[in-house]
Amino acid sequence: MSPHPILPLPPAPADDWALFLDVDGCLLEFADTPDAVVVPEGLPAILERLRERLGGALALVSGRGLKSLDTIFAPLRLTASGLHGLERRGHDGEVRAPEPPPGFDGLLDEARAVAAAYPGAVIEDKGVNIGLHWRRAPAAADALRGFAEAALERLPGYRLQPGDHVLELRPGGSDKGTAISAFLQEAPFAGRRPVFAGDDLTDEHGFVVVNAQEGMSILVGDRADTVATHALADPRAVYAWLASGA
Ligand SMILES: O=P(O)(O)OC[C@H]1O[C@H](O[C@H]2O[C@H](CO)[C@@H](O)[C@H](O)[C@H]2O)[C@H](O)[C@@H](O)[C@@H]1O
Repeated sequence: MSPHPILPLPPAPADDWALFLDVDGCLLEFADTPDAVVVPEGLPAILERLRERLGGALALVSGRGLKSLDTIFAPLRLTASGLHGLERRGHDGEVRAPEPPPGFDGLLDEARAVAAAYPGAVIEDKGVNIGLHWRRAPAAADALRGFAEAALERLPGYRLQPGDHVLELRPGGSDKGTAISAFLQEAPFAGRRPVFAGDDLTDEHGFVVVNAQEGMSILVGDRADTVATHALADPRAVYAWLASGA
């Protein structure tokens, strides 16, 4: 992918940063299914070195759940927010995570039954969230959307979260911006310059927060509708940028 037409490249990571990193489409290339992603060789070591250099002030801020992040980056267990801000594991290792409402398993089975008619469609069990994916089954998009809209009526406090070839059923009340704000009130993030890199619309909430604190927001890709201050072309460019500071 070519660099963004307007936004400048970010400088190399600096010692006084609090660094927040989105995962899919930023650290990792997209894959056909959530489980098929590949962590580039060398990336875990780069993240570890950077975390050390920043005094621990590095966190993943993802739409994935913490369990999925830990599986992907094992044996690394990073400070992280999952489920678009709903879950958070601070530097102290303490986890804050909501519980699914009663009867949620039944809804998951109903979603699987809808997806079964479209080979390639994937239902992702994310605990309190359900991800309805159609990357390998574009014809499933309307049926999955229809299911999600109808399910909302049975889920007080839930809303729909659009993503890249995915729609999620999720509780409201948090986003990547609230997660970054919470980290920034705690050691070792507090008092540092916040920097957040991400590719998706959900990352814009985080961009707003770091911009408001004289930080730096880095769009991965060339999407036009962004408040980001800087840009990198793709996950390969993100890898090279992180490596330059590790
Ligand atoms: O906030 P992120 O870390 O970028 O996570 C966003 C979603 O990423 C995953 O789905 C996306 O990536 C999959 C693997 O490349 C791809 O198959 C899917 O089409 C994408 O939407 C993850 O599965 C979701 O739970 C995250 O919300």
